[in-house]
Amino acid sequence: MSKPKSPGKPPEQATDRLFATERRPDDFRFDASVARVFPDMIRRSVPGYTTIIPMIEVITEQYAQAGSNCYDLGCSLGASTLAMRHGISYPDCSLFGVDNSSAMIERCEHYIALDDNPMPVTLRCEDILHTELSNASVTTLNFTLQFIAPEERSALLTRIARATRPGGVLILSEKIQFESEREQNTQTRLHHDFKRANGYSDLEISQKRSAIERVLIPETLAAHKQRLLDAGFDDVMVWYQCFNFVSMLAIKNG
Ligand SMILES: C[S@@+](CC[C@H](N)C(=O)[O-])C[C@H]1O[C@@H](n2cnc3c(N)ncnc32)[C@H](O)[C@@H]1O
Ligand SMILES: O=C(O)C(=O)C[C@]1(C(=O)O)C=C[C@@H](O)C=C1
Repeated sequence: MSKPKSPGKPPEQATDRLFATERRPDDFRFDASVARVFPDMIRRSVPGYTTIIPMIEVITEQYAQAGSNCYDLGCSLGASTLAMRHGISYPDCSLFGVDNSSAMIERCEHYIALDDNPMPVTLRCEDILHTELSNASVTTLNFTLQFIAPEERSALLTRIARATRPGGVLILSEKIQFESEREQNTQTRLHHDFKRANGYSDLEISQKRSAIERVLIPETLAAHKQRLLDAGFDDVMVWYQCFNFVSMLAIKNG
């Protein structure tokens, strides 16, 4: 599933109204109905998403190395993959987008084909826990690790760190948990205010909250930093935060 045959029509995109009417309290899944509204959903739900995506291009430009592999793990529709593609200036780099949702990968192919950058992108419909990783310079987990079972996270990050070349990086964006209950309440309220300002109703906010409760498990910044260091990265820094959403840069010494 690498290069587009023909770009075709852009996939039809819709406004996210998935939680607008009362529904059965099922766990959130990245299925076809979510894939169809995903660009609208993530932009209106994640404070800072529209800043983080272009910065992934800037960071990739700094850290991509000649002859290396770059990975976007949990690529969804390829927003972060395309940012990486635009940041890579070496024609001998290889870029991979991996996601285990076939609905996402099918649509992602179209978005990749519509983008005019010539660098080939290989899409893999696979579990990131088992996907092959090697010779990496830039790896991105943009709001993906939070959906991996907490007990699986260390092994995945260790595999990424081992696959990363000296001087390479992992860009890790996550919804986080706070140590203090007061801060947790304040940041959560501000996040919900952000969603309300983007047109989500109280019903949408509360139904989405219940749907993601058991599948999106946030952790503290301290837990993330320590685990990245234990996994084999040498330096970890937060380069972006808006309310309870952060993006970190984990660097392997050159
Ligand atoms: C919030 S979305 C990522 C957004 C995307 N990186 C972006 O910047 O637009 C999380 C994605 O991770 C994928 N995902 C979750 N668990 C996965 C796993 N074990 N293997 C592969 N993909 C996974 C989901 O299918 C979903 O598309
Ligand atoms: O935390 C929330 O309320 C969200 O909607 C966040 C979030 C995410 O961080 O990935 C959850 C699911 C969708 O992928 C879009 C946004």
